[in-house]
Amino acid sequence: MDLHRLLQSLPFIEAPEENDEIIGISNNHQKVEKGHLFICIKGHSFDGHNFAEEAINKGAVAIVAERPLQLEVPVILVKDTKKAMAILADAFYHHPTQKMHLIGITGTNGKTTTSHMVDSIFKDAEHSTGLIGTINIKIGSKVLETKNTTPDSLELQKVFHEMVEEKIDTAIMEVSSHALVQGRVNGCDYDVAVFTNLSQDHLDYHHTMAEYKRAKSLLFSKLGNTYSTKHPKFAVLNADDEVTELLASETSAHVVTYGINKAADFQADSITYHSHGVTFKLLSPEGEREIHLPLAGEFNVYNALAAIATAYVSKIPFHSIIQSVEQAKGVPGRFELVNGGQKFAVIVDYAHTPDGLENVLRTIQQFADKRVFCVVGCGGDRDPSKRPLMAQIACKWATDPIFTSDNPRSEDPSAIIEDMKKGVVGKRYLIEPDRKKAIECAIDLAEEGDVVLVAGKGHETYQIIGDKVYDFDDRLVSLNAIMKK
Ligand SMILES: CC(=O)N[C@H]1[C@@H](OP(=O)(O)OP(=O)(O)OC[C@H]2O[C@@H](n3ccc(=O)[nH]c3=O)[C@H](O)[C@@H]2O)O[C@H](CO)[C@@H](O)[C@@H]1O[C@H](C)C(=O)N[C@@H](C)C(=O)N[C@H](CCC(=O)O)C(=O)O
Ligand SMILES: Nc1ncnc2c1ncn2[C@@H]1O[C@H](COP(=O)(O)OP(=O)(O)OP(=O)(O)O)[C@@H](O)[C@H]1O
Ligand SMILES: N[C@H](CCC[C@H](N)C(=O)O)C(=O)O
Ligand SMILES: [Mg+2]
Repeated sequence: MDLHRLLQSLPFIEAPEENDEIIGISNNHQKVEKGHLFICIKGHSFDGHNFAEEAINKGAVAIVAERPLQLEVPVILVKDTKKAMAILADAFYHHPTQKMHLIGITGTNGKTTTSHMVDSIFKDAEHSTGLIGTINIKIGSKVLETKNTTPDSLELQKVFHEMVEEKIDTAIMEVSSHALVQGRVNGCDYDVAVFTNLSQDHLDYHHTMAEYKRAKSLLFSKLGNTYSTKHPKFAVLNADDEVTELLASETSAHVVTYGINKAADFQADSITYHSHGVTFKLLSPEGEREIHLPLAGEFNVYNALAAIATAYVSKIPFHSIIQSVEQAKGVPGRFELVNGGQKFAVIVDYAHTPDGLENVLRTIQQFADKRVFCVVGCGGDRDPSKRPLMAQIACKWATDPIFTSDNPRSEDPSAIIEDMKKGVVGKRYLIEPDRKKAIECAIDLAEEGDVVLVAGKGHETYQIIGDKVYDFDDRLVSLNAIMKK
């Protein structure tokens, strides 16, 4: 695409005289190739403006920047390069999300689980789907590794473009609060925006719950206000979460609700819990239906309701939705049972927030009749204020809490554990900073009928200590410990 045509997507920009053919866009100088447009991003660790010259040496033919730069190629000045990048990426890839049904899921917990459920429902109804989230990116059967839950706008629009080429009709994606604030999803033309819940996390980044709430609300306030030709738009909201009122008031989309405690369009009633799942009565616009959900825990009832409502407003036949939900498969690292023939349950779960941890431990309480071991740590370089809360919750619901390391990153693991300890008074717990030893310790101590929960890292196959990434998989470490025993 030529530069002038590309710049038409940015209003109020004066196009330079030169009109080179732009064959790619990059915001990382290392990825620049001949004919690229280089966008300078002032980030949290680096300032991309400092790499503009190197980008030109590698073949960049034009630069987008936030401040004047003396360079031998055209420099296009904008107020916010991150936001401009999203608009340019959308235009460069010919507005891919206008050509598909796009579902965005946000909330503190349950995004990955809900998005996998929605994906299965669409696939079972013969749709071709794309999935973008914490675990990976899927374009039909092709799987791509990813660093972030929500990729930056360049990677995102490239992925959507590939989805269009692969004739994907529906894309389902997790939308993190970081992505909303940083404009990674600007230019995405959502048809359905889904809210799971809001509880404490990421205060290192958003500072206050009010700011965190505002970040989440961006997905809904922008929905239906776009130039989109796709209509109608739906906001699928959790009636039991107090933030829903705000989200409903800020969106111009049709609001559809789901929940358990308050009246909702899709409501679960008469819930019974058993070890292998949950049975409930679904009250819906299609009448009442008994649902057998093969996933444990009240939180999964919420995830299933969100998925049902999302599929329903997307016009998936109701009987097909129900059939699919009743065959829901677990998501890797979410309440994943590790079975090495032992006489006690070992569960690996990605709970890494106070609310997530409490939900999982409460679910375990519903079937555990003996001791509950909880191996738990908190991530370094992440919201420190959740540490004492998570420790407190582990001590409240588990008989035998063991505090350990998660991904300490640049922090001292014992300092993180010290932060956790501040949340506990008068309760016995063990401390073992080495995560492998902590898991082995729980499994060694466990006896018939006990439950061991290994929380926080779920599907992760690594542990980040300092700036090194080591192989580490809670499921494999647990299985080896069971075998050793
Ligand atoms: C704090 C944060 O959100 N950082 C994100 C942000 O990075 P940044 O803009 O600060 O980038 P930077 O590293 O300072 O670099 C600035 C610019 O210089 C360029 N550069 C840099 C170095 C170089 O040698 N050459 C070069 O050109 C970079 O390409 C970039 O354009 O934008 C990047 C691209 O989108 C993200 O990958 C990165 O996520 C980091 C890795 C991260 O850990 N983020 C977490 C907090 C996060 O976003 N998490 C959420 C999930 C949260 C949840 O659980 O809900 C997520 O969506 O993943
Ligand atoms: N609806 C829910 N409400 C509260 N807790 C939940 C819910 N669904 C899942 N959880 C708990 O939170 C953990 C993370 O779930 P999931 O991966 O689906 O959330 P997520 O929002 O994608 O997380 P992340 O922000 O890290 O990507 C699960 O392992 C489970 O313990
Ligand atoms: N998306 C979350 C994942 C946390 C997972 C936990 N294992 C940790 O490393 O803190 C985050 O980046 O905060
Ligand atoms: Mg996720």
